[in-house]
Amino acid sequence: MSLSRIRVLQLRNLAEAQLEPSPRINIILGENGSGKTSLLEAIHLLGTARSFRSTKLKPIIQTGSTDCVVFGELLSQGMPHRLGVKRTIDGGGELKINGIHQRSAATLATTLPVQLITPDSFTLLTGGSKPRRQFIDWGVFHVEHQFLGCWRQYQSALKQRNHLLRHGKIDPSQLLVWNAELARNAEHIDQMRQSYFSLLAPVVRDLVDRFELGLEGEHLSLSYTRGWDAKTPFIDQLDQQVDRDSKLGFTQTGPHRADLSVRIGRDNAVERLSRGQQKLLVCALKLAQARLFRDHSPATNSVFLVDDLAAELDREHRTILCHELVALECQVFVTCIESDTLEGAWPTNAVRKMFHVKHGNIVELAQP
Ligand SMILES: Nc1ncnc2c1ncn2[C@@H]1O[C@H](COP(=O)(O)OP(=O)(O)OP(=O)(O)O)[C@@H](O)[C@H]1O
Repeated sequence: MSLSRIRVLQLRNLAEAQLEPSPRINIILGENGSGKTSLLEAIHLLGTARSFRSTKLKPIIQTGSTDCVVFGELLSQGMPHRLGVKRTIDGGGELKINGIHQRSAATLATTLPVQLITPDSFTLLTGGSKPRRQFIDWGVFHVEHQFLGCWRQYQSALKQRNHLLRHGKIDPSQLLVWNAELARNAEHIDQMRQSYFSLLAPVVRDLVDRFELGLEGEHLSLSYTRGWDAKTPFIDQLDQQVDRDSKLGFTQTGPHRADLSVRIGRDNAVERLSRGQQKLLVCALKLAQARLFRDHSPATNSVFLVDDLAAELDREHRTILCHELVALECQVFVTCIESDTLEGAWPTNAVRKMFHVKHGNIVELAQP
């Protein structure tokens, strides 16, 4: 699966831009502020209906416009698909696949599964647990069809339970209903995450070895914590913690508190790794997900968006990363300020196109 045509209207400085990318490697070159990241943002919008730089829509819509639009044509199993995302300044918009309105972005995500690596991606390791849960859930969502429904039911029950906890006298029979609903979905979510994690961890370790992180023989280990005490059934824990939960006004444990941790020897990996090593570790996590997804759905495959691939990486590690991206046989968009930064980093037979961005205009360059 790959995008064969992209058209962007009124997104940041991309007033009207289009390109016909390579099904494999696409190198997007341009000076600071030319519009490279905005192009990646447009592709991300097409796959998720969201920006990765702003939770608000106003900053991404071109100044003076009231909406931005991204169209994409993609080939999946030889069949063409047309995707369209329009976002308006008031928070609304339209999502379409083959001309048909989509009620949720989930169908975009299954049609165009995007993986993102930016210079800020180290925050996956250094920040709070939410992005790590989202990371693992991206993987589970793409391989377990029941996950999304289960997660939505859990979220809805959690909202109801928290509402009950916050507002006045608790009706025990109602609480029982929400506890049962939460527990049923929590166990299922946890099972799906656990089995996904058991497949993911060895692939991450393999990639970390290939990335030559320089751990000097120390063992890198990944662990998943489910978000509640593993020794007690979740339903019993919910019953036991009612008083504490109502004092705080929310449910303190559950799969919404799950986390992923990476350790080197006994230490949290973040405390031991340089910024460049952290970037490589994040790349290993994302590439591992893409590998599992490719093995699960070879016809779909991920689209990788790598903003400023060279940032923080020396030539040797850039080369290893480029080779691993090519080995995935998926479509890749990488941005770079100067062309010579990635010269020699790609395998010589890698299929690739280069584009130059200037003041929001995108032009294809002659084949490298
Ligand atoms: N809402 C907007 N309307 C118009 N222009 C915008 C808007 N938001 C940002 N811009 C401009 O769009 C341009 C493109 O920004 P972008 O982040 O894509 O650049 P870039 O090529 O990735 O740069 P760098 O290499 O510095 O990261 C910038 O000049 C920015 O000032």
